[in-house]
Amino acid sequence: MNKSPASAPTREGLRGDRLTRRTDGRLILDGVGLRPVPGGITGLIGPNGSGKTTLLRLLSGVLPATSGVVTLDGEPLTAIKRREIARRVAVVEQQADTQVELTATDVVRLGRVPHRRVWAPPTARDEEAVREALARTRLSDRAHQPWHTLSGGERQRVQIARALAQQPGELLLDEPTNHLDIQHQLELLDLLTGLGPTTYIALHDLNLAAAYCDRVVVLDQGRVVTAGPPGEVLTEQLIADVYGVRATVHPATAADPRPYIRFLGTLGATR
Ligand SMILES: Nc1ncnc2c1ncn2[C@@H]1O[C@H](COP(=O)(O)OP(=O)(O)OP(=O)(O)O)[C@@H](O)[C@H]1O
Repeated sequence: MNKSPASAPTREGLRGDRLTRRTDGRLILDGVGLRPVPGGITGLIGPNGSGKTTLLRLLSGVLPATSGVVTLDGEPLTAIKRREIARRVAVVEQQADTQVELTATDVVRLGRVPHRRVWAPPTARDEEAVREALARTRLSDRAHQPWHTLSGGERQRVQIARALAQQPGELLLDEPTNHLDIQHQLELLDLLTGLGPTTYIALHDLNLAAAYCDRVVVLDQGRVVTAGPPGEVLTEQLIADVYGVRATVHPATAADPRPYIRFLGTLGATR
């Protein structure tokens, strides 16, 4: 059968062009451009207040850009229905909380809501997606525990399970390793690797970014300073310029393609 390339679906994922966000007269994001790594992980890194969370909110459509455009598979986000975005884009925020009495499973089930008709009960497929997400985040034995009794790290993993149950094409995570011990940090990032969705992840830990991201975008004061593979971007000079910190970077090798950063101290007044 003759299948013309024009009929092939566009899978560009979430993309940002010249994104600017102004709040109360302050420029928080200034002309940010962002292109995804399809099926891969893009790390958003940068000092506190550099604009990572704001950028993720623009990408999820929660906040409007003051100027510039976010597109999902080539279509402006503003032209796509909220419910459709909810089906395709999953978000794990920094401090997700829930006020009502829910179990871990109830929270994960929320990930299926955009896939269901209003008021329709969960289908067998919904329940399977929930079970699988709990298993992948190693939470099966916490399934019936009330949310408010879970530890900080367990709550974080429940939020990630909710996002996985959503079976999204795009995944946005805001510092998801914050509450996790080292084992669960590594497990989470291993899980995200090769998961399927095109992922943007805000991360503070530069070594985790170096180890797990296909590409990193460095933000400083609302602007993109540089972007590219971690081995090219995370240099001693960049860390000095952006973070004001002295570091040695052990470069990537053929045997280990991940650069390793050792922090030596702040540059302080000598910067
Ligand atoms: N609603 C708002 N009103 C005023 N300023 C805001 C608002 N939201 C964010 N900002 C400011 O915008 C800047 C960027 O904030 P943002 O949370 O995006 O940074 P971040 O890189 O995620 O920071 P962190 O690493 O500390 O989480 C900060 O200086 C913040 O104070």
